[in-house]
Amino acid sequence: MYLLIPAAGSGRRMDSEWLRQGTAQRNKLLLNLLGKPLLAWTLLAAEASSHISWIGIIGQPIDWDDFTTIVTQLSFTKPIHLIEGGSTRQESVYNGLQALPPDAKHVLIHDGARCLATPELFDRCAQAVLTCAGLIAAIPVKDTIKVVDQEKLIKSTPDRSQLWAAQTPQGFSVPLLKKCHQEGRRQGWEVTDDAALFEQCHLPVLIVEGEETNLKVTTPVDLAIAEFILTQRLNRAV
Ligand SMILES: Nc1ccn([C@@H]2O[C@H](COP(=O)(O)OP(=O)(O)OP(=O)(O)O)[C@@H](O)[C@H]2O)c(=O)n1
Ligand SMILES: C[C@](O)(CO)[C@H](O)COP(=O)(O)O
Repeated sequence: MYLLIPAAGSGRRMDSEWLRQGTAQRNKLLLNLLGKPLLAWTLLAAEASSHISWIGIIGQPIDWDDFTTIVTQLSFTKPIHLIEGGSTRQESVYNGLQALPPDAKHVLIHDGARCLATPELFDRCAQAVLTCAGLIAAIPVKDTIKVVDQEKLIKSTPDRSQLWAAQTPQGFSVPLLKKCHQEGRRQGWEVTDDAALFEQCHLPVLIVEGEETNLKVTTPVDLAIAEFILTQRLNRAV
C-alpha cells in the first residue's frame, strides 16, 4: 500500500514561541516529542504497519535535510521519497499524487501532524480501501455542536448522532482521487481534506472507526496531550 504524508504546513495555529524552541521558527513536525521529532512518531507507526510498503513525505524543501536526518537515524526499511509540498494541504496532496508510481492503484493519505495513529489503524484502513472507492478514519463527535452566524448567534444544533470527526488516514482509489483533485482545481474548490473532494464529485466515502487518541497536533495544548498519551503508551509497553 502506498502512503502519502502531508508534512509541508507552516503551523500557524501553533504558538510561535513554541515553534522556535530556542532556535529559528520551524515546521511544527520538527518539534520535540519525548526525545524525537513529532514526524518521527508518525513515520514509526507507518514503518510498523504490515500493509504500508511505500512512503512519500510531502514537505517544503527547506525541511528536507531535517526529514532526511530523521529517516536515516531511525533506520527505516521501507522506501521513503521526498515530494515538494504546495501552499495548501490540498496542493501538497495533489503534488503527492503526481509523484506516485504509475502502477499505484490505492493510496492512504495521513497527516504528518497526526503522530499518534497506530500501525493497527493504518492496517485497518489499508485493508478496507481495497474494497471501496474512498474511506476516512473518523470518530463520533462527543460535544454538542452549534452552527453559528457572524454575530456569534446560534443558528442550529445538528443531530449529534450524524456527526463524525474526520481524521486521517484517508484512503482512495488513485485514479478516482486524481480525477477529484483535477476537478477541484478546475472549479476552484478549497477543501481541508481529500474526502471533501470525493463528496463534491458525488462519490461515496466510507467511515472506518478511527482512534480517540489519533489527535492532530495543531496547538500547544495538543502537543502536551500527545506527550501524555505517548508516555502512557510507552510505559504500558515496558
Ligand atoms: N501547505 C500545506 C499545509 C499543511 N500540510 C500538512 O497537512 C497536515 C494537516 O495540516 P495542519 O495541521 O493544519 O498543519 P499546518 O498547516 O502546518 O497548521 P496551521 O493550519 O495551523 O498553519 C499537516 O501534517 C501539515 O504539515 C501540508 O502538507 N501542506
Ligand atoms: C485532514 C484532516 O486532518 C481531517 O481532520 C484535517 O482536515 C486537516 O486540516 P485542518 O485544516 O487542520 O483541519
